[in-house]
Amino acid sequence: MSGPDPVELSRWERFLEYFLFHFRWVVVIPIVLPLSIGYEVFTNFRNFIVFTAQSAPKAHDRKVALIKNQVKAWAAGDRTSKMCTARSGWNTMSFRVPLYKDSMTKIRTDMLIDILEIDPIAMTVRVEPMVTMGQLTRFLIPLGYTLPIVPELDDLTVGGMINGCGVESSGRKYGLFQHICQSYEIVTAHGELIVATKDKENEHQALFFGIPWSHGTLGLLVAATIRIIPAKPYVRLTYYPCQSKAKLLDRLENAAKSADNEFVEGLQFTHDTGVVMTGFFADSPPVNASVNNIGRWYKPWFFEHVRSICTANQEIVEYIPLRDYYHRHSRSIFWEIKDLVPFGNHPLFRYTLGWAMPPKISLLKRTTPKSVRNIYNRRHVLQDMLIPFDKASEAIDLFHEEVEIYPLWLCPFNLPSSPGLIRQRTGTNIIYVDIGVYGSCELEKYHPVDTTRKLESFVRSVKGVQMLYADTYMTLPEFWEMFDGTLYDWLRVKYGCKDAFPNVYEKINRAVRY
Ligand SMILES: Cc1cc2nc3c(=O)[nH]c(=O)nc-3n(C[C@H](O)[C@H](O)[C@H](O)COP(=O)(O)OP(=O)(O)OC[C@H]3O[C@@H](n4cnc5c(N)ncnc54)[C@H](O)[C@@H]3O)c2cc1C
Ligand SMILES: NC(=O)C1=CN([C@@H]2O[C@H](COP(=O)(O)OP(=O)(O)OC[C@H]3O[C@@H](n4cnc5c(N)ncnc54)[C@H](OP(=O)(O)O)[C@@H]3O)[C@@H](O)[C@H]2O)C=CC1
Ligand SMILES: CC(C)=CCC[C@@H](C)[C@H]1CC[C@H]2C3=C(CC[C@]12C)[C@@]1(C)CC[C@H](O)C[C@@H]1CC3
Repeated sequence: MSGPDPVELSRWERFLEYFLFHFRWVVVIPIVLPLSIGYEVFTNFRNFIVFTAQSAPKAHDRKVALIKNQVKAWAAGDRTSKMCTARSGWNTMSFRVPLYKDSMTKIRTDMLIDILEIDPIAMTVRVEPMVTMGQLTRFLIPLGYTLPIVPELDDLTVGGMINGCGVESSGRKYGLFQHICQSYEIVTAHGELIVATKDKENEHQALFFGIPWSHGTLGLLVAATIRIIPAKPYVRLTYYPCQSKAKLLDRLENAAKSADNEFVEGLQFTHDTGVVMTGFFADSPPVNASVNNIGRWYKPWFFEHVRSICTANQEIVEYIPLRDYYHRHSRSIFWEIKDLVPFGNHPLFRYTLGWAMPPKISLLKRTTPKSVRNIYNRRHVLQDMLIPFDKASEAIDLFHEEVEIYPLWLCPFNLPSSPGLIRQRTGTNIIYVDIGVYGSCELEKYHPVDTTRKLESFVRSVKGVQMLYADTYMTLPEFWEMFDGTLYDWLRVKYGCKDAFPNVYEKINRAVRY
């Protein structure tokens, strides 16, 4: 099993690591922040021009033809290497850089960055896979629409949400990102364009169920049609502080099961304290209501705001502008930002430089020095485990015992029974909860491989799944115990994927990621 080597470090090396980790802001503030702003300005300007000129729908067919040609050229070749997207590893929204790309034929899909059309009758939006969540909310909300599920980090892409997994606080109502999709346009291993929908009449219906979680191993996604719903300008959010784990989970479960709530999320701050938040869309706030523009640059980090409500132990209601709500964890990259800019929540910093935050995740990834990466490898946990809700209490106890990292992100969602890589074939919907653990583990006994394997083993035992952007140390048989390969294996044969794309395990296991 691969993993970080237990290297003995000299005192000097330890000091250097400590210094680079704790003073990362010396590089982040003067270099990464300005670069992030430049990049943001450039992409927004480009999107504006493309949208104004309405060039995207016309250009799409040309871009697809280009991708088909690349695949056909691969098919006509010696087929000694397999295909993957050419998206550079440091651009992706996971801590790891994929090594498998080095030896594969890279198919350029990076030009697929446009929103193609919006259909207000069918209530759908058709987009290319490199479109980001930030781009979609910026486009849809002013038109009075939104995606039913908006995974919160601005730079997450539609392609990643579909071929990987996307989860958000509206999951109690809509499921995972894959469940709000209506069709996928795929370039197959033979270089043909096909459209897979969930309709029985569609000849590629099975592929529609197979694509989510398949990580680009069944074909190349070139567009997706996704449901949209009407949006209102605010979210009315109620915060319920809870002073015991039992109360927290009880409240979270009831909130997740209540049809009144559009949004349900929990943040757990210690083993016994946390806050459950429930929300629904709202028009303009009533007079005297508390309005909190949490996305503004001078506002405290969202998780710190919630922590203060937990400490005050008082139920409160706030009206939050919709886009601010969706991207509430963006400014603080959940709570990861405190390792990068420790004083970033200080009012002095927020009022002077807060407007420039957050640094772009891809640029942070690009500029992570080796010694800082070593610290992350040894101590940092980035995991999302999707667990049936009735096993959440046990899971939290295990996380507490093994890593004791807080806050924990608790995001309930509905998992319908359907074919595909996730094994949920009970015939009924089940409420799951995503337990997100992001932070440094201070426990002496923590070992990146052994501890993660322990957590993975528990998750398998309760019929849960691990999100695959994270480090996974499962063996191949363990992986197929967690995921369901029946439909997938058949699709790999049917669509000629076996020598065209790697198997999903060959893309996600720890050994192929740096
Ligand atoms: C839509 C679809 C079509 C498939 N077509 C074939 C095929 O033609 N040949 C093949 O070898 N494997 C096919 N498979 C793969 C097949 O599901 C797996 O190979 C596995 O055997 C499924 O067994 P299961 O009992 O677990 O069914 P599940 O995968 O649990 O079935 C889940 C759902 O898919 C539906 N379903 C399953 N198989 C089919 C089917 N053939 N046609 C329509 N709906 C189906 C079921 O009615 C059920 O609603 C298909 C899968 C799906 C989802
Ligand atoms: N709230 C949430 O749900 C969050 C989710 N995440 C995780 O982050 C990841 C998303 O990151 P992101 O940077 O957007 O995506 P990535 O570029 O990391 O893509 C994820 C996988 O999807 C494949 N893929 C992407 N686009 C296509 C395409 N057009 N055709 C075929 N395959 C494709 C990639 O294949 P290839 O390797 O060939 O490029 C890769 O295996 C997801 O896995 C998600 O689970 C992270 C943070 C929050
Ligand atoms: C909500 C879900 C399902 C997942 C959230 C995961 C994120 C918290 C991580 C995904 C990629 C991570 C990276 C970092 C922090 C945590 C994530 C955003 C870094 C910014 C940490 C500092 C490093 O130098 C670069 C990392 C890039 C990836």
